Amino acid sequence: MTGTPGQATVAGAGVRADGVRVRYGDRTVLDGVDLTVGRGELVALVGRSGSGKSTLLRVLAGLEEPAAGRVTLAGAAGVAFQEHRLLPWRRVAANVGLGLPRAGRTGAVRDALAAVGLADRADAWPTHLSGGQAQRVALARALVRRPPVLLLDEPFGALDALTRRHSQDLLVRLHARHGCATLLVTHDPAEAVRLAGRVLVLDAGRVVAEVAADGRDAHARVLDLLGVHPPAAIPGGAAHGSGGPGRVPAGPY
Ligand SMILES: Nc1ncnc2c1ncn2[C@@H]1O[C@H](COP(=O)(O)OP(=O)(O)OP(=O)(O)O)[C@@H](O)[C@H]1O
Repeated sequence: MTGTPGQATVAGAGVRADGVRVRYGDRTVLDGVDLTVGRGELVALVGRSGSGKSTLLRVLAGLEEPAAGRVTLAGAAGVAFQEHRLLPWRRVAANVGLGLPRAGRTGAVRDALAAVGLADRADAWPTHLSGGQAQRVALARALVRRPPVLLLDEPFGALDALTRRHSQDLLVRLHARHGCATLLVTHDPAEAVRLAGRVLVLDAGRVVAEVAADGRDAHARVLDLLGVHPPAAIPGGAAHGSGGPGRVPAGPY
């Protein structure tokens, strides 16, 4: 253990950021971010709205240049976002196989779609899919090259609660099977604690804390770090929020 928030203890980094800085005009959005995601790890990144989570993910994905600092990946990353970003004029299989070399493409696409439970929708148009199915196709597209690194920005944020739960379970299974270093940006502390091994907290452009997700009271700890405090208990009454491993309603963070 290095004792530094964000630094994995496992040997061999899948993702590594050292001193990453991003400025927009005179605003510093990332202020020296250090983090490591080890091979085979699933790490969640939480933070208040505007703390820089999506910016960091874009920098890690190589979609944006940092003003300073360094990003090292074990190889090309698979990426998925809150919006599925499928091309509506291409069928599902063509979306998944976009940019793959012709040799082996059919088999790779078939395997990726089977892995997300959509082998029978290869010929469908994206507009004919449900939101959850489209997001699973986006996951298949992210995984089709068997990347060593998976970067996910709120991939389940737009889904209804039940579909979200199924999709979360699917991610855990896919992660266990592929073992890619996975960084999951999420607004949802309950999702972070349920899916990840470690939860990193981003605040004002820095990783300020790390919580072991299997630790006692991990959910409450993450909420606390986000500045969300439980309301006074309602005697004899049910709390108005639920669904997470805490007593605390999920609020807007
Ligand atoms: N292209 C841009 N130009 C200028 N400012 C930007 C740009 N992209 C993001 N920002 C600003 O940078 C800050 C961080 O944005 P970012 O989207 O990374 O936050 P976030 O933590 O992902 O927020 P949310 O949880 O609301 O999605 C915000 O204040 C945002 O307004």
